[in-house]
Amino acid sequence: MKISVLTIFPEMVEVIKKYGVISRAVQENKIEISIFNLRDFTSDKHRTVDDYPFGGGPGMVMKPEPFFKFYDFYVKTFGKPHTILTSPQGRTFNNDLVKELSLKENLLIICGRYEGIDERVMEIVDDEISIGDYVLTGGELPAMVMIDAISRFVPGIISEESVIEESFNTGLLDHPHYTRPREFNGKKVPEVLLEGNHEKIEIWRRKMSLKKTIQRRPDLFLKKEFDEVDKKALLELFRELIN
Ligand SMILES: Nc1nonc1C(=O)N[C@H]1C[C@@H]1c1ccc(S(N)(=O)=O)cc1
Repeated sequence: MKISVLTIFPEMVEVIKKYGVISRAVQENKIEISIFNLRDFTSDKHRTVDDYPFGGGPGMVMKPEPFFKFYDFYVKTFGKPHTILTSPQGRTFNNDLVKELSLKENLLIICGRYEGIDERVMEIVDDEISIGDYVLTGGELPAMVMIDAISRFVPGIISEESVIEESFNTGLLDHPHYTRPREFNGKKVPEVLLEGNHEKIEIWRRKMSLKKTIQRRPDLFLKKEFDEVDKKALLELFRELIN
């Protein structure tokens, strides 16, 4: 999978290739991340990417020409991508969208800045996506969030078991995790995790996930289709409530 980013701050986005799981995935050629500087596609000596808005108003607007010059270069060099614009006006980035985008072979993420981008650039945009209902100073952090989340779904980057178990794939929030020492600051690791009974551990973890989801994200709980483990866990939760 190739993920490309078009930005006026390439150094900001380059960082994502240097650390952790994403760095290893790039080194193992599981994903290719290319970052392009929009200013390299300007035609004036000042490498201008913005101008005053027609009709007046605050701030500056990103000029259309550099985007089209880049896009022509990109399509000729790498083929036609699925092009995303990060923006508060987009559809909300969530797990379903992560899975959908992780299946694309050639993804291009355009990072907005300033007051916005000239509307004619939307001609090359397939998808406008927002990482949340708030306004940032730039689209680079949203692009990095998307790269991180999407890369996790590319085969071979995260273990199949982890992806299957994780929140939003199970439809529940995650259960608590513990490691050594068995007691820390007077707090002990739950006994059930030390007994080696895998069925009991699975039920306990699912109980904790169900409890946390009911408390914090009842919307997720109400959408959930319950499997056999869910039902056993819910039964134990109800019994604890009743007794
Ligand atoms: N949230 C987000 N999810 O992805 N990108 C997000 C984001 O805030 N990007 C901002 C830099 C760009 C931007 C675009 C448009 C406007 S405007 N004039 O429409 O208010 C303001 C800011």
